[in-house]
Formats: sequence, C-alpha cells, structure tokens
Amino acid sequence: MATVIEVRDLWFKYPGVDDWALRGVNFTLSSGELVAIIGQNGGGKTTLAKNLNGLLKPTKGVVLVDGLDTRSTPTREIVRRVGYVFQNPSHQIFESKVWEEVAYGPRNLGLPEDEVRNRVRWALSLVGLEGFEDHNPYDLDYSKMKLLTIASVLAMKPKVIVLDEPTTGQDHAGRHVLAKLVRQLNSEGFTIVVITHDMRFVAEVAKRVVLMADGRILLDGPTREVLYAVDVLRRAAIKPPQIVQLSLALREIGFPMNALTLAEATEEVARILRGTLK
Ligand SMILES: Nc1ncnc2c1ncn2[C@@H]1O[C@H](COP(=O)(O)OP(=O)(O)OP(=O)(O)O)[C@@H](O)[C@H]1O
Repeated sequence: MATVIEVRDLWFKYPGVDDWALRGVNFTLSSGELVAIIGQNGGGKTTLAKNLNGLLKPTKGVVLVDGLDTRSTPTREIVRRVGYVFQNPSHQIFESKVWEEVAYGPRNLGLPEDEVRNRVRWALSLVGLEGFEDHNPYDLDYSKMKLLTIASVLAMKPKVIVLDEPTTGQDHAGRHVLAKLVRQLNSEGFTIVVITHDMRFVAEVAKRVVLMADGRILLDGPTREVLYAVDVLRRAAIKPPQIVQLSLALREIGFPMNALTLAEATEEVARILRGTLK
C-alpha cells in the first residue's frame, strides 16, 4: 500500500512550555489503514494528530503528507489531504443550515457550484443525514451533530480522516452508528486515524493500534497484538477492553481464548463448550 503520511523522528514543544509533548515519534500511515491512537491523558495523541494535518508543525523532525513537508507546504494544502473531525462538534459547526455547513469546505476549495452540490449530497447520504439539509445544525441531537461534522470533512474528499475522540458523549446507539460508519468509510477507501480512550470502540473498529505515553510510541501493531500486550498496556495505565480481560482470565484456567469482541468471545466459548461436552 502507498504511504500517505510519514512521520520521522518528530519532536514537538508547545511555545512557552519546557517539556516536550512529542519525543522522537516515528510513524507511517499507508493508504487504506484504519488506525487507533490510544494512551493516557497527556500522552501526546492529539499533538501527534494535529501534526498529521498541519495544524501543528514539527519543532524537530519531519512530517510528510503525500510527500509534502508540512513545514514548507501551505497549511491549506495539507488540510485538504488530511481532514480533522474535532471532539466537540460545536467547535466545528458555524453555519445555520446543515447544507451550508457541508458546502463550506468544498466552496472554500474553489469548486464549481454543481460539484459543491454533488459533494454535499454525497457526504450527507454517506452519513445518513439526507432530509436534514434545511435544519439548523444546533437543532440536531448530539449524535447527528457529530455525523454532520464528519460529512463536512468528507465533502472535502481528504485522503485521510482524523477523528478525535468520536465516541465521547455518544449514547449506545450513537456509538453503534459511528462504529458502522467508520468501518464503511474505511471500506470505501478512506484512510482513518481515530484518537480514543474508548477501548471497546478500538477493539471493534481498528485494524492497527498505536499506544502512546509521555510523547513516545510504546506499541504499534495489529489490534489483537497490541490489546493483548497487557503488561505494556498496564505500564501505560491503560485497561484492556473487558472482552480481553475475560479472555485472559479464561486462558489462565486453560481455555485458548483470543477474542476482541463480544461476538468473537461468544463464538470461542461456544466452540470450547462444544469440545468439552463431546
Ligand atoms: N495547547 C497546549 N499548550 C501547552 N501544552 C499543551 C497544549 N496541548 C497539550 N499540551 C501538553 O502536551 C502534552 C501532550 O498533550 P496531548 O493533548 O497531545 O495528549 P493526549 O494524549 O491527546 O491527551 P488527552 O487524552 O487528554 O487529549 C501534555 O503534557 C499536555 O499538557
């Protein structure tokens, strides 16, 4: 798969702060990946993510997006390639109609109005918000507001979408819709980076997981491998998902469990019980 983002020995310091927020991060993102960045508060997840879309520029080291160095490329060129969905929808929404909100980005790219229209229709239908075009975004429920912010980013057709804590404040139904949407967007070719504390979401959605602590990457690998590396997770003060905890407890008493999700655990337990009862 082609490389979309390459981060080489990235160090980052906020102005006026002595401590490094990022300390020598190396990270490659290939086209089509669905990566979760996890870690304790203050570990550097958001700082890394904002360096991926040019909102922040490296203090030392290099970030290449589509081969473009974020320090020497105009930020708008980076932002159109890497879209960022903020944690709090009200920090992102500023138009008074859903349609206008989604149209803002493509218009800003200078696209002709018929292309803007096509993109708005396409983005709203992808997130399931057709029929809400004339609504005021602030009249939508929280789950739909989040979907609207995703549609606004989609309408720019970025190669990479960064979702910052997408499930915060979502109820069960909202989480489910988001998990389905993220998987669907990824299967339609979008490369996705999710920053999250929601370990169940990680287990259900991510294909690769990056664990950060103190501005460094501690682990980077396939989801199952990282979520079962419980000693390293513990050192980073991260609790594995409940299904992993259950599976490990069952492993201790001799059952070969390797599940990440409830569906997998159910299947594995049924298989083990069928074998035991024979
Ligand atoms: N705007 C800022 N100004 C100064 N320091 C900051 C700023 N934003 C973050 N930091 C510091 O940079 C370090 C990394 O923070 P960052 O927000 O990237 O971590 P995080 O893993 O995303 O945490 P959280 O899960 O709480 O969002 C922390 O020490 C934090 O205090």
